[in-house]
Amino acid sequence: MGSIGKEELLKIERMQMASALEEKILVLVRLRPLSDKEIVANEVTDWECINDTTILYRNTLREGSTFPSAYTFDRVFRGDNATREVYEEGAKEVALSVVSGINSSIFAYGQTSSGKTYTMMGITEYTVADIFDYIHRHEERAFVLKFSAIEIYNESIRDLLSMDSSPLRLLDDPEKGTVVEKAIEETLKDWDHLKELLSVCEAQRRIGETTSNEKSSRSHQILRLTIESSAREFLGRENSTTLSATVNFVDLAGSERASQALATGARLKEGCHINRSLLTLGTVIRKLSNRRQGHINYRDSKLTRLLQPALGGNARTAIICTLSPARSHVEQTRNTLLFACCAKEVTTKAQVNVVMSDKALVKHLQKEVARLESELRSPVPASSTCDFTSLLRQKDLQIQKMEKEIRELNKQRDLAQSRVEDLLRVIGNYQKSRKENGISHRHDMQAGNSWEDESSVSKSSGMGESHYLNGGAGKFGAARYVRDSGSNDEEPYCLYDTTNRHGLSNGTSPPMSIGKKLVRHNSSQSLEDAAEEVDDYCKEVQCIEKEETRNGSNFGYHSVSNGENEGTLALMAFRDGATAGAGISTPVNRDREGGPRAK
Ligand SMILES: Nc1ncnc2c1ncn2[C@@H]1O[C@H](COP(=O)(O)OP(=O)(O)OP(=O)(O)O)[C@@H](O)[C@H]1O
Repeated sequence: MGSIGKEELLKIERMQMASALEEKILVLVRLRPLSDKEIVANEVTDWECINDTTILYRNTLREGSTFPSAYTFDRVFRGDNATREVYEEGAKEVALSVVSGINSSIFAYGQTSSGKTYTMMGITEYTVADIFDYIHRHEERAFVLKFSAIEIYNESIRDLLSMDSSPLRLLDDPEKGTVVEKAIEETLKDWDHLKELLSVCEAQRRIGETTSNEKSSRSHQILRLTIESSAREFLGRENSTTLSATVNFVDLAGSERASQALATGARLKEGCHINRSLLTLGTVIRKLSNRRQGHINYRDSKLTRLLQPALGGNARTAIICTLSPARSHVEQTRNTLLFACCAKEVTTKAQVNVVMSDKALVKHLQKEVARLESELRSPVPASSTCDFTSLLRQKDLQIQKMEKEIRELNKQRDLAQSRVEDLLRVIGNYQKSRKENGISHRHDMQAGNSWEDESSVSKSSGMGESHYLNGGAGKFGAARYVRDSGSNDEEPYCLYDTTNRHGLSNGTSPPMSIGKKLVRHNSSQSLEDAAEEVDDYCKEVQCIEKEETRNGSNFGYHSVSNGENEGTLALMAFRDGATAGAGISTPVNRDREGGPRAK
């Protein structure tokens, strides 16, 4: 591992920013020339590259075809274009991204005998040659090259650098993605070493003779070159950082038509596996090209599992679609072009892969921890503290005020409740005594049954003489009927609290109304009738409203007690602000009554 300087880190960060952009897969098309065998067979070619980007199908006999006749790609290469041109003008830029820490992949896709192996062998060699050249020109950096090679044959993976042909497993690594378990990684020493390893791979790879190709590749081959680089200047230092990326050279097995391949036995089985995995690859590419958000079936084949980063992940990718010009292969060529059309819509998102050394990582994390700790320790700015304190004080005051209000309301509620209870008790006692004594009060009430009379009585006595209902235990006298206001007999009456400590006959006693209307009775109505009405009404008590003062009215007040029921209510009727008489009190405790009557 080497190290990386501050300037270099900045450069890398810029590169990361720049490279972490989406880009479409580069699609190149290469049309090979007719082979000797095809020429002998009088094959003709209907395909023509009309410029650097367009390939045209010229077949006057098939003019009615629904297929398009012109296809445009990033670059198209004619039969007389050398592989060197395909590399230089097409794949090179993508392939050499690896030296800058960006993953890259170069694929060859096409039907059998279309020139995939022919093309990829050249591309691999040119790329590695350029990588070596780059290394020699950048002596300030230390490079490490690792080479590995596998093939997928009949859906099982084999290490091409190993003499052991037993299949290898795929593992899902949380950091690296899908990796081949136990695959050999050779550290490349020099160009000769590479040539040697490539020879081993060629010798190991499954090749079989088919009707189309004497040396047909029967497996998908993936050659992988991993490049790690670090600045020599900082080698061994604590802040060492490394760029690490891989370039894949993928030579796919060629699709073939069983009818054309005339394969049987092992060749037929191989063909089935090849076509199936290529079908999965095609499906993945098609889905990716549609930019669908749904499931992408990478796991349907080992090929797509391994190539997942190159198809839609952290990599730059170039696909070279190789074509046979022969008329007899026109359907296969069209299929390849359709695949190429989908592939050019697929995007990847490559970025620079920076690997930190353990020491650098520890240092980086320590710095981060220190920064967070200082953030926690640093005092809150004075202005914000001040804001918080005043806000808190305001809230406290608000809470205190609300608590006071709650206490006051509770008091009022308790008071009102006790008054209602007293009233109910008085009425209950009155009814009880009336039943017990069997006294008719009609006669007693004659003298004061009119409001006029009641009024005159109260005027004469200041508070008004109480009309005793009963000289004994009658408690009804502890309450008074009080008319709300005005001279209209039809106006509602209110029930007044006679236990009010301020209660005086001057009419300032606060009224306590029960419901909207307490009792309605005219001058001819007897008190007995009125009492019955009170009784009925009390059953319907729904709300109690206490008023502090009542302007324009003189409210009578009597605090009465019969010894057993101190502080019970006196029910009185007032009219026109004067005591309206009809005061009813128990004679026994009359002298204890508050207000003028107590005098
Ligand atoms: N561009 C080209 N120029 C000249 N010859 C070519 C070209 N492309 C391919 N060939 C020749 O065509 C034949 C088949 O090529 P190749 O084996 O590379 O095809 P392939 O697509 O890899 O086939 P398969 O899928 O069966 O492995 C080879 O003999 C190769 O030399």
